[in-house]
Parts: sequence; C-alpha cells; structure tokens
Amino acid sequence: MNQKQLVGEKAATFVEDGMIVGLGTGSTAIFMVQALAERVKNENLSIVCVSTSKATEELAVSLGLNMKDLSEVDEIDLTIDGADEISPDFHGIKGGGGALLYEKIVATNSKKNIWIVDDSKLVDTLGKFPLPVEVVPFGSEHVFRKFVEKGYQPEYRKDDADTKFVTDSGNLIIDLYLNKIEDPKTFANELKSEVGVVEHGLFIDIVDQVIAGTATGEIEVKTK
Ligand SMILES: O=C[C@H](O)[C@H](O)[C@H](O)COP(=O)(O)O
Repeated sequence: MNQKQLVGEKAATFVEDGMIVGLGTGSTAIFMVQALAERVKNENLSIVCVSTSKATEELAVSLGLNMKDLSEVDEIDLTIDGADEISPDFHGIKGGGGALLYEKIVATNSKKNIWIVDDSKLVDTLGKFPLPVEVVPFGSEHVFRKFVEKGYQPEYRKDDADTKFVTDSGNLIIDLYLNKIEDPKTFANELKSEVGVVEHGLFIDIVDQVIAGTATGEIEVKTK
C-alpha cells in the first residue's frame, strides 16, 4: 500500500462520532475521505463534513457523506488535509492543487488540524516547492511584474489546456519559484500586504499534528 493511502486511512481513525470534520483536498486527502466514508457506513457514525474544494465536495457527496457549508456550522472539530511541504517547526506550504484559499479558511476555523503526507514532503527549509499565491484577476499583471522585480521568479499556474488556472473562487494562481524561504512568517506578511493578493500557500502556526509515511511502511504521528 502506498504512503498516501496509509496515512489517509490512519487519519480517518482520528474522527469521532458527532464531530464536525473539515475535508482536505488532493491525492492524499482522497484516501482519507474514502476511508472516512467507509467508517461512517460500517460504524454508523453521525458526523457533519465541510469541504475545502469543489472536487472534494463532489467526492464526499458521491460517497454519501453529510455535507454542510462552512457558514452553516460553528467551529470545525477536526480538519484533515494534505500538504506540499512541512518544516520541522510545523509550518507548511499548501496549494499545489490550487485549493489554498478555502483550505486556509477551513483550517483557521478548526479546533484541530492534521496534515497527512508521504515522507517526501518533510523538508528542512520551505521553498523548494513553488509557493502558490492566489490573486484577483483584475490587474494581476501588475502583481506579477512586482514579483518579477523582487526576484521571486513567478509563473502563472496553467491548466491542462495551457490557459490560466482558475480557482474555485474565480481567482488566478501565481507560483513563486523561490527555492528557499528563510523567514516564512515575514514573507507571509509581506505577500499579504500586496494589494490584489487574496491569499498565499504559506500556512504558519496552523497544523497541530502531522501523520507522515515512511519508506518502511510505518506511520509517524508528530505532534507540535
Ligand atoms: O491545493 C491543494 C492542497 O493544498 C493539497 O492538500 C496539497 O497540494 C497536497 O496534495 P497531494 O496530497 O495531492 O500531494
């Protein structure tokens, strides 16, 4: 069994009856959603789920999970999501699948956040993975040029048809090829202060627990 499936299935065991659960997005989160739907059926659990993307929403509905909009629920008990990079001090990059905005909104309205990853995502320093920045389409070329001037090596995210990728909320994504982010907190604040930037993929002080795969097939659970 691959690492993504192992950690996805493990994470689904952290959900308890009666919880409001945030469902993450991506290839690892898919395994968690499938395993959770199985548990709900087999153990007759009564849970409410909130999605972080249209793709996850569709999957969860097809599996019969009880879905609600974020605005319809009070605080989420537990959100389980994937990640693209995680540093030893529990900061991360997310948004490789373009879902960073809804993911961050759901995560910051959750009592607890768990990230599920294979061991390739655990890094010493963030930044090898291109950092996604979600921008409003209006005037985005100006934001793009500022990123060029600052040496951030930006590239518009493209979809399969080679046109600009559009997020679930109708925005664009500019990926920054930084290679290394020395001070993620400061950089996160700097990006947020740029008008036209809606959100970025740096998730600072958000995750509580990381469930990571290993080459030997064992699972590591790390708590902040
Ligand atoms: O926008 C996508 C999300 O942040 C994903 O959770 C992240 O990219 C990890 O995805 P995957 O599990 O497919 O590597």
